[in-house]
Amino acid sequence: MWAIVPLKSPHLAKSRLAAVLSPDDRRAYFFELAQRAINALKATRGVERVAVITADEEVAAFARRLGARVLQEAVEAGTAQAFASAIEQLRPHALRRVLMVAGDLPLVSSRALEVVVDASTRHDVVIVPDRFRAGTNVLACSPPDAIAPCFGPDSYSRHLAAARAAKRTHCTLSLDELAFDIDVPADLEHLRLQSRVAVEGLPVLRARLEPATTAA
Ligand SMILES: Nc1nc2c(ncn2[C@@H]2O[C@H](COP(=O)(O)OP(=O)(O)OP(=O)(O)O)[C@@H](O)[C@H]2O)c(=O)[nH]1
Ligand SMILES: O=C(O)[C@H](O)COP(=O)(O)O
Repeated sequence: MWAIVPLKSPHLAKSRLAAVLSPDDRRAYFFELAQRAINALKATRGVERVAVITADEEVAAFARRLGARVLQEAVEAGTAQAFASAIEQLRPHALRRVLMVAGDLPLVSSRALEVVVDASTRHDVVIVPDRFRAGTNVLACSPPDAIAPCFGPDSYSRHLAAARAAKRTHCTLSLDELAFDIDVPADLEHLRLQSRVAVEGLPVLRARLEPATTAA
């Protein structure tokens, strides 16, 4: 099984946080979250390789430094297209399964990812929705084209419907560490309130989680 992480161009990423984070902080936050995703996946049993799909050269170099395979994205056209393109590019590898993981999950852990990998040995489609059961944060497909990725608004119900329509065995996993993504300022506040260490802004992320390693 390979994992795929889609990463936007840093200057475009996390735009919904523009009201509360400066461009530099948003950029730092984007790389911090991306690094957490890649490192967690590298340490996940059952994941042989991590692939990052991006249109951005700086992100590509960053991902390579972390040991990820980089897949080129011609045009940034959203998460669903990025995953679909990655799966198409990986076709020659004849993978049995792929694990699609958003790059903006602050609590992401190998332990939680291993629960998904394990479930994907028993189900064609494993869906990990966000905490509102609106979007999808992680999707495992066996085989990789079991259903077409349909990330975007309300993707959880659409992934579920796609699995049913394709008569794929499927399950939903609610995992706190994967259900929490950072989209809007309220998510940062939620993270702060959850934190045992009350500090403002980015340090919250660093304090709440294990010590961050420095990006090369
Ligand atoms: N390669 C690629 N990755 C994307 C694209 N759009 C979003 N992503 C990534 O998909 C994951 C989830 O993205 P979103 O929750 O929409 O985050 P975002 O697009 O940075 O946030 P906003 O700018 O606020 O909409 C993150 O890892 C993003 O970097 C895209 O067009 N191409
Ligand atoms: O399917 C999804 O959940 C989207 O790719 C991401 O949605 P978000 O921007 O609400 O996280």
